[in-house]
Amino acid sequence: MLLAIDCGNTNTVFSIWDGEKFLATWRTSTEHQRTADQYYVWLSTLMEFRKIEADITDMIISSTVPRVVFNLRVLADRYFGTRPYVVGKPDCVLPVDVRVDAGTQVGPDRLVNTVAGYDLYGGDLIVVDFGTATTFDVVASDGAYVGGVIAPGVNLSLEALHLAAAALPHVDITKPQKVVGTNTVACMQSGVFWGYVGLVREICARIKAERDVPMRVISTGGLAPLFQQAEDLFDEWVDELTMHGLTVIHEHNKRQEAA
Ligand SMILES: Nc1ncnc2c1ncn2[C@@H]1O[C@H](COP(=O)(O)OP(=O)(O)O)[C@@H](O)[C@H]1O
Ligand SMILES: CC(C)(COP(=O)(O)O)[C@@H](O)C(=O)NCCC(=O)O
Ligand SMILES: [K+]
Repeated sequence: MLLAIDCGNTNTVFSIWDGEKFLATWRTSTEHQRTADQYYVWLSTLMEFRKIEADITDMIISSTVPRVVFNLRVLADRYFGTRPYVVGKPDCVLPVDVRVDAGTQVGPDRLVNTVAGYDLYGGDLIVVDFGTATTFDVVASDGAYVGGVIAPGVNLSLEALHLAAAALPHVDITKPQKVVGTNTVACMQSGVFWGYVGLVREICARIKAERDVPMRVISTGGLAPLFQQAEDLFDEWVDELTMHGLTVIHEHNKRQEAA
């Protein structure tokens, strides 16, 4: 069985894939200090609790935080006796092209989202991932990653207001009832929520105009459900898009090795 790990700047998600379906998915905060032993205690406890007897033989990792990969490699070696595929490393082959400026290191999560989007919906896509940052990944008709947009994340924007202005509190994002806020929290939520709706709409419209082809817009990431409530911004919402992409890339590499 496959242990797929998607490590973002805020959260790390672990999923167990039996070849057809995910048996379980667990989240922990991303901390590069966490050791292989700590990961294993956490993971095995959860597996026991859910009565999952998975024989993990394979592992694949996508990490936007390079420093966590070392301990995850140790986890693979010490507890599962396997060598993980790490997206973005030369020995992990992608089933799609990456057409960007020479020397550019594209975030592995964006490459995985591209693969997942193409697998589910075919080409000519915009994948919007509401993570720590909000990323827009542009997928060409042949499935290639051809670039995109990086915007500050929703919570990052709220946190920046709080950090920079003495009178602005820490606020959690929700969809405000009205645009005109009548208290500080409502004003901040309105600025970020409706500002984001505008940002997403404008960027998608400009990408479509620039590429001059009809494109489907897919949303994913921790805060995607919030923006599903907004307006007709997206054609599809896929909860675990990155996880799906990891299984596709794993399968692709296994097939390459067998050939
Ligand atoms: N269900 C949720 N409700 C509210 N906020 C969430 C939820 N899930 C994630 N978040 C927040 O959304 C942001 C992005 O989360 P996530 O997609 O896990 O980021 P990353 O992939 O960059 O680690 C974070 O600030 C996180 O705290
Ligand atoms: C843009 C990101 C920070 C998004 O990461 P996330 O929000 O998922 O933690 C990550 O994809 C990254 O570090 N990218 C490298 C630069 C690039 O993709 O062009
Ligand atoms: K992410």
